[in-house]
Amino acid sequence: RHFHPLANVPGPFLESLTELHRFYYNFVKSGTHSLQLERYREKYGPVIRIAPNEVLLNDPEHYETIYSANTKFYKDPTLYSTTGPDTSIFAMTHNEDHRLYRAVLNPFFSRRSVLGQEYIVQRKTDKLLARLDADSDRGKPTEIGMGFCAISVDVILECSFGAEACWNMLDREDFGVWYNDVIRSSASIMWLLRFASFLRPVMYGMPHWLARLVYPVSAGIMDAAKVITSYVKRVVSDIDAGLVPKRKTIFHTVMDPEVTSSGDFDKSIVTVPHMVDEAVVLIGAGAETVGNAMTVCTWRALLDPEIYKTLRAELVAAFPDPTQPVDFLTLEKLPYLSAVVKESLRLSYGVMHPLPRTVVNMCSFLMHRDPSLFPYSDKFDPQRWLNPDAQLVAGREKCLVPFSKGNRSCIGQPLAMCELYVVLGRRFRKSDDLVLVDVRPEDMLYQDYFGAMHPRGQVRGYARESWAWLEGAERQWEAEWKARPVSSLQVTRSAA
Ligand code: HEM
Repeated sequence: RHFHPLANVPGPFLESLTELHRFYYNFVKSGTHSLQLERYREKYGPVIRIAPNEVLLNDPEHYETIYSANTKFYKDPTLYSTTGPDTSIFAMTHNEDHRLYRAVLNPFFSRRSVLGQEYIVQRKTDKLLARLDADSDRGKPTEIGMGFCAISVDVILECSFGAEACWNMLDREDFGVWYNDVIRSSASIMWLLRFASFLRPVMYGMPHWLARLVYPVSAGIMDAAKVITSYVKRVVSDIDAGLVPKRKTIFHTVMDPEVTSSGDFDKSIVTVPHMVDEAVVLIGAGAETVGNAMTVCTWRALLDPEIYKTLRAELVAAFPDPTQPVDFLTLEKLPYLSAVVKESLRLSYGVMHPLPRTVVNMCSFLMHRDPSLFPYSDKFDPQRWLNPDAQLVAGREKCLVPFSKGNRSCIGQPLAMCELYVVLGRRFRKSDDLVLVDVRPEDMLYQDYFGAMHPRGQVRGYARESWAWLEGAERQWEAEWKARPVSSLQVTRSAA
């Protein structure tokens, strides 16, 4: 231990010897290691040894060096080989390969491209708002937290493959909650595989029938990949048959040989397996992240009448006629709404887990809760971003990293921002009668499942029914939904 290159880095003794501690808190105690990290920061300061070969940094100055466009640091394979398909831009570890792959998708996630897709976000928002009204008319609370996750999944599916392939989570009574369970459970497997890497070939090599028996969720993930493979293959056959969809989707464009041959990227990497990997990641990456930010906003605004009132007043002034379209370009210029969105991203963290770049990690959970920049950091306070002290606000902006930064920052950021502004702006413009129903503060805590997830009761059996309704999935054994406690934000419109 004394001769290790990190021997002089302060940190708890046990963590310098073994990863057992992290495994225990994340796998056994449901993603709670981040709370330990916060304690370590108080005790050891800004540089901490958090595992035998890992250091956690907390100084925002370091962020722009480690997470930069031309960084030499690359994603740590011990974690990222467990997070998703190897040839997706998300899991790829080497920066040089990643650059080639990201170039394929970049054009579809530019701001310009997202503005062209705003109509999809608006249409899905119509559905969510109509559902809220319909539930309230029936005297039934709406699981709006789940609805917020559902909207993001529906939007990216429609952008990726077209309306026919959209899972229409928003139309389902439970907003397709099983999908969040699949993501959560696969993240839980990640904690296991990160610690016990020898299990990886066993888990990934298991035949489908055995996976169903041993761990139903892994069968659910396999079914997801199968369904998505069928979408990608359909795109190829559409292109071969000369069928052009009314509106070109991401994958209809990227797989079109004419585009591929003229594109500014290596066309040999546009293959069916690679495109399946990218689609799996795109569909998974937006759900909880976007959903959590909307949930935090709605929960906190409904808890604090002053925030609700100020937000609504700004929206009514910007859109005085209730029938006029509430558009993203106008919404994003509103200062109070923008401060609310920032506070929502700050307290939903994006990816809660430290983002390991070989030996170094930095973590939005700690940066967003830095007491020197965000006093009473748990308080949802939009005024933090409207403070007249420009230097103070600039320091806070530097510490706000929900999308990370640099070459591996979130490709979906422009789309996510459009979703956040449109859904929240339209909902809070609509009426001032939204109220919370039976929300316990403990339901709104976050656990670290790489992304941030709300606590849940033990979940069983969902993968058996989850994909049965999707074309391309194998028939599942049974379609029984098992009742279980769900922590989600419930709201309704007050009768008054
Ligand atoms: C509020 C919403 C979102 C937040 C806070 C967020 C946050 C993040 C963060 C922190 C990363 C870096 C992860 C790492 O370094 O391991 C990331 C990467 C990524 N995100 Fe997001 N995300 C959001 C929404 C979305 C959406 C809507 C999509 C897809 C449409 C998406 C797709 C991706 C992809 C593909 C990557 C990998 C990028 C790469 O390595 O090149 N995200 N996101």
